[in-house]
Amino acid sequence: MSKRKLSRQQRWRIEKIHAERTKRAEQRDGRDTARLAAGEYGPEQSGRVIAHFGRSLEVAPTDGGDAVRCHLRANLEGLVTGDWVVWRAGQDGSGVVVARQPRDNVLERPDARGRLKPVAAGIDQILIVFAVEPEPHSNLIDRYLVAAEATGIAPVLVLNKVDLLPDEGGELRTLLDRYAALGYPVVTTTTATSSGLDALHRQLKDRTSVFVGQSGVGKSSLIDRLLPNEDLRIGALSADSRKGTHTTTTARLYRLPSSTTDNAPDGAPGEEDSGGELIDSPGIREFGLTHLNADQVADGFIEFRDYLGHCRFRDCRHRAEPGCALLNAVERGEIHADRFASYRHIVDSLEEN
Ligand SMILES: Nc1nc2c(ncn2[C@@H]2O[C@H](COP(=O)(O)OP(=O)(O)OP(=O)(O)O)[C@@H](O)[C@H]2O)c(=O)[nH]1
Ligand SMILES: [Zn+2]
Repeated sequence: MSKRKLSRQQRWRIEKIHAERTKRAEQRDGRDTARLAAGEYGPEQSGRVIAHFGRSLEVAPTDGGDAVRCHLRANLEGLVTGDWVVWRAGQDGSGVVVARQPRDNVLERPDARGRLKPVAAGIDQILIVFAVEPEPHSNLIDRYLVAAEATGIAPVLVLNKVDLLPDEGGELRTLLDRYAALGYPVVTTTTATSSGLDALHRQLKDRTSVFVGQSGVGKSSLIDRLLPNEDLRIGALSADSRKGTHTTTTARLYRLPSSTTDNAPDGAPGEEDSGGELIDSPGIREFGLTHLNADQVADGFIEFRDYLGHCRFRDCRHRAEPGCALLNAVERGEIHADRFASYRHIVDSLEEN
């Protein structure tokens, strides 16, 4: 993108807007400091950000109860959905977030200028959804796996539309077995039958998940079935959230009801809500096809990790170099040739850009 040169007057105007905004934030923060000191806020509590609208957040108290609309202390920029926070309740039913807990991980997406921005945090697993139709290319699955591995969040493969799978499963079954052998959980689903989501419910339980995958694989259908009481169509956000400026990109955390089949009759009371948590937004669903560097790509193929660093040349590019540990492993059948071809393909696509 070409850098636009601003006139002196435009720069002055931008600086003025910025200064006014900072002043307002400082005033608000000053009022908060005074009110906190005057004991107008309750004790510190733990909570989790479930939605984010400009400078205001919705926080779910860890102890249960309804979500609370909170604003932020001035020093707390950059909170995202899924962050664990410390907050205090005000007397009017709203609250103030005073601290962020350390993050285990964060999911980032490039903004309009290509800069990576955090969009969600505290995620336990990335569910990579693909389908019997449109037929998945193993290269695309690998691409998603590499992107997931780069975030440090555990990937799970979800094959949807298994109602369309021929009885013996064919090549797709072989492909799935190969990923399962690498240690990746593989879940098969269909939204066409009532029991088609049992395995998915089990995988989601007690964890925070996101769904990613290509258009048409059935992400919306799966999420609709998991959250039958939510209207998730884009543009059907609540009146409250529509006030925000980031309506289409903001991520929301949903608490998943446990499936009826998972509800054992002897389940302890109060455990009905342990169906897991889902963070979703249109931007998150598209995650995976963002830019990576060549080292991340090699690292993202988990079966390569034992060999990386063992090539004869330190700067080996694993193409035709003698003594390449990866090429030798492919030769010996320890690394599948298709996965190596996929690695090459992804690295080549990076070098083209
Ligand atoms: N046969 C079959 N069709 C399904 C299944 N799940 C979803 N579909 C159909 O697949 C099509 C695409 O489903 P969506 O849920 O819109 O897919 P998506 O991944 O959300 O697609 P985008 O919104 O474009 O990202 C729809 O026509 C669904 O009815 C399934 O389990 N079996
Ligand atoms: Zn090498």
